[in-house]
Amino acid sequence: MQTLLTSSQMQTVDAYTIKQQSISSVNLMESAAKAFVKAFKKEVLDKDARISILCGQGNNGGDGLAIARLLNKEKYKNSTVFLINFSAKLSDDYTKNLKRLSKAKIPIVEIKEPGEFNEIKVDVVIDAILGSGLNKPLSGKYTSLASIINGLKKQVIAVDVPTGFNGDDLIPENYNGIKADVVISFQRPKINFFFPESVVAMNRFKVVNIGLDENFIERQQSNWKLTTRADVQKIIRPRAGFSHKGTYGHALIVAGNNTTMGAGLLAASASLHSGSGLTTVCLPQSGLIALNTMLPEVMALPRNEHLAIEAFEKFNAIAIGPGLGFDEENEELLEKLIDLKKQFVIDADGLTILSKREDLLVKLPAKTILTPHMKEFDRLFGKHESWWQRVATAREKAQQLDLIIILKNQYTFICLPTGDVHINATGNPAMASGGMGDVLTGTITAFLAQCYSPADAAILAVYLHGKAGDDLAKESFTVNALQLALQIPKTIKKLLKS
Ligand SMILES: NC(=O)C1=CN([C@@H]2O[C@H](COP(=O)(O)OP(=O)(O)OC[C@H]3O[C@@H](n4cnc5c(N)ncnc54)[C@H](O)[C@@H]3O)[C@@H](O)[C@H]2O)[C@@H](O)CC1
Ligand SMILES: Nc1ncnc2c1ncn2[C@@H]1O[C@H](COP(=O)(O)OP(=O)(O)O)[C@@H](O)[C@H]1O
Repeated sequence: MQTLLTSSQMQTVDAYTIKQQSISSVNLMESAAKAFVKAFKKEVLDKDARISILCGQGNNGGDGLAIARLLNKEKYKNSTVFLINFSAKLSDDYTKNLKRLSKAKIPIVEIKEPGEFNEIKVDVVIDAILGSGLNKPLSGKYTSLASIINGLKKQVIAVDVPTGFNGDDLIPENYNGIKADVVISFQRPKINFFFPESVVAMNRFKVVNIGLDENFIERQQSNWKLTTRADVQKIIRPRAGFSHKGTYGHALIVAGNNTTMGAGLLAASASLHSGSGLTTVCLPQSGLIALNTMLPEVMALPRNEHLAIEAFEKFNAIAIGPGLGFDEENEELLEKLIDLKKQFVIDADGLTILSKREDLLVKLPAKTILTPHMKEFDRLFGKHESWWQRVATAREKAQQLDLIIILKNQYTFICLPTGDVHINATGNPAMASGGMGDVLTGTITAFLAQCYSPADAAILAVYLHGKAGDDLAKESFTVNALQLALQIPKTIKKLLKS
């Protein structure tokens, strides 16, 4: 788990590292510049590229000056430094690096007015104007310069954050800062990188280690956590000697309807492939042939109005919702299943039923897992204007109702009853197709059946689901849901090996 911090917390970490490791701040800046250049070399292979390095007058600008010197050493010979002298305040390390740079033979141009940058011929812009020190919205000359840079339509690589980007608060709709192709950020991604609104400021980001004190970072109070490969490797348990199907639990998937039977089959396939000892799917009679043809390993519990609730007692984890439909019988079934107080996952149509029945929401068993995408979430908890608002509500509801809310997106937010938000960064746009969420539901249910705690089951399943998608996307333009279910055991095996 990586703890994610706000910009002001990161400043404390800078100061602590400087004191504790007896490293001067200018040397820490050098280390940041080196790490940036290492990543930059992978982004810009052409050493003849015309590179403009735009440096503000704070530490972000200081990084830019050090980067210019190091790029020169790396034989990027066509670089020019532009000093963006819009303010009077210079940071000490900026001044030191300006002095160091003067010894290298790099053209330095002073920019006092944004228009002076208009005629520049450039292939790559390095944005080191303002970094995480941003303390008010961008205005005046900075806004004009950002607009000129954006208008160039050239490759823009930002140092730490794009100029004008606030790392840990709502990104305004009228964002007026620089839009970077890639941001090379220091030590930790900014919390905002995971919010869809950040698309106005960047296409993607990379994080480089600059030697800040990791133990100190992890000791900081923060509810924001990023799931790492190492976390998942720690959670997942290998199959044990002498184990048998009874060891790995019995998962039930209540899903599927005449026109959406596939959703139930996909969730059942995911449960089977994610290691539950036994999987049963509760679907309408009309789905039995499909089930028996496609998944002979999975058992059926035909769903009709005569089905007694006792039939559900033997399962140790139950998911309800994928392709279920909204008729009254399903609503009644959901109500009865809630009363069983089992480990529970609610997805898709199950969530829509819940949104009409607030009385059921408060009756959910402790640590029930809800898996809404944005629309399902807003249907449940009201319309939200931004993802910050949405995640704030998810956090609040998870704590208030003792639930685990998996708010799905490219970066999925897992909100726990403790108030922690675990961000998942695996997964990719090749997975953007129907049925993907059904597979996630099946995988979570399988982990619950195997007696992982609900929080671990959620974190593990979301990570593996995305990782399986990443593994498949290496070889394929699109990834479909069934393929993904089949990939999960292979992805787990790879994780356990390495
Ligand atoms: N110890 C170091 O030297 C390190 C430096 N780092 C770099 O330092 C950066 C942060 O540096 P600073 O704290 O000096 O801040 P910045 O370089 O981001 O900002 C410089 C100045 O701009 C002013 N400013 C803020 N918002 C403004 C606005 N909207 N319009 C006009 N002026 C504005 C601030 O008052 C500040 O004095 C990081 O982003 C990173 O690039 C990090 O690499 C960590 C290590
Ligand atoms: N661009 C993407 N990057 C990462 N994950 C994605 C992307 N698009 C979809 N997914 C994942 O696929 C799943 C889609 O869920 P959902 O919308 O409920 O699908 P469906 O209803 O079709 O089953 C989520 O887990 C989501 O995180």
